[in-house]
Formats: sequence, structure tokens, C-alpha cells
Amino acid sequence: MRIHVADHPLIAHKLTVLRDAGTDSPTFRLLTDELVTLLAYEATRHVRTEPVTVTTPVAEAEGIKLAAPKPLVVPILRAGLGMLEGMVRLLPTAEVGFLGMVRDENTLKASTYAQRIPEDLSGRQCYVLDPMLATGGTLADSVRFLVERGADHITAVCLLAAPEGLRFLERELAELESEGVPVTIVTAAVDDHLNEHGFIVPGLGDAGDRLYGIAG
Ligand SMILES: O=P(O)(O)OC[C@H]1O[C@H](OP(=O)(O)OP(=O)(O)O)[C@H](O)[C@@H]1O
Ligand SMILES: O=c1cc[nH]c(=O)[nH]1
Ligand SMILES: [Mg+2]
Repeated sequence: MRIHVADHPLIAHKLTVLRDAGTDSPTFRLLTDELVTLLAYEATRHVRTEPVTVTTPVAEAEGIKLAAPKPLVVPILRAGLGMLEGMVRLLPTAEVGFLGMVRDENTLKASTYAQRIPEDLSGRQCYVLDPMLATGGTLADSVRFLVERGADHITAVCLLAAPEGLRFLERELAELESEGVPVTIVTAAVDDHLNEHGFIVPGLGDAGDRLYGIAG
């Protein structure tokens, strides 16, 4: 598993404001959107392309275009939805599939309550969006779901990751990787630890609640 921690002053600045408990929801949504576009630049570094020739007003030029099949962007509801626009701004021709997942507050186990993902993902590169990688359970399940449908290249874009979750994913996804499905995590920061409630410390709190308000 490849882990890329973005190292850029603009990302660190926006993340600092995002962490601040005093930042209101409209600002939190705006900053999330801006951060994802910056992270998307790194996350799409290995997007598949094919050569193309265009005719400029002067001569022919060799270039590239995104290869078929189109990449699939998968926001993990709810909080991942706040990352969607920032991602497709950079990948406007991507298709979008949805996975609704929620973590039980007591057991910290993730479960899937909704999905709208193409049945056949053979040869598709998938970009999973989820702001928080805490225990890693949600991401591990979502990666397995996509690979079972044929995805062969997965990149997760997160705002924050916990070391415990990254170690868990390394172990859980080792088998997939040995079968030739590379997994990359792109994150704005790796925080210190998880607390007894499975929250990232120092973190930014509950990303879904901060984006959309307290869920019932
Ligand atoms: O790494 P994990 O320990 O699995 O935790 C991370 C998950 O927890 C949060 O979702 P939550 O269950 O709060 O749902 P929400 O997005 O609807 O708020 C977050 O958005 C991730 O999806
Ligand atoms: O810190 C955390 C952990 C899981 N989910 C969140 O939204 N925040
Ligand atoms: Mg939540």
C-alpha cells in the first residue's frame, strides 16, 4: 500500500482552519472542497491515459487523453459527499458511484446501508473519497467491495488518517495487493492516534456532522 502525505503550505493552512472547532459549516464545506482539489492533483498522478494527436493552428502536436474505461469516483456517504465536487472539478469526465456506510458508535464496525455502483468494474480505476480514515474499517470494506466487482486500481483520498487505521489497512489489503490490485492512500495529514471512541486525535471531530449537522 502506498501512502502519500501531501506536503504543501496551502494544504496545511486550509487543514488548520478545518480543524478549528470554531469554523462554521459553510466554511468547513468550502475548505473541504478546496482541499480535495489540491489532493486530487496528487491522487490522479497515475490516472491511465492514451496518446492522441491534435492539430494546433500551426502543426500537429502529440498529447494524451484519459483512457477508457472512465475512472469511477466513489464518495462514501455521508461525509465523502463533501469531497465530490472538489474531485470531479479535476476529473470532469469521471463517472460517480455511491456507497453509503456508517460506523457503529459502540463497536466501531462499519456497515453498508446503500450502494449505487456499476456491477462490472473490470479495468476501472476507482477513487474513493472519505475525509476520515480512523480505524480503517470503512475504507477496507469499501475497497473490498470495489475489487469484488473487478476494480483493479484503487486510490483513496482522505483529509486525515490515523496511524492505527493505516496499519490495519496494510494488513487487511496485503492479499489484494499480492493479487495485483494496488491501493494508494492520499491524505493531507497523518494524526497522532485514535481515542477510546475511535476518533482521530487531534483530528477535526465528526466530519459528517461538521459538514451537514448532527445526524439523528
Ligand atoms: O475508519 P473508520 O473507523 O471506519 O471511520 C471512518 C468513517 O467514519 C465516518 O463516517 P460515519 O460513520 O460517521 O458516517 P457519516 O459520514 O454519515 O457521518 C467517516 O466519514 C468515515 O466514513
Ligand atoms: O475522528 C473521526 C473518526 C471517524 N469519523 C469522523 O468523522 N471523525
Ligand atoms: Mg459521522
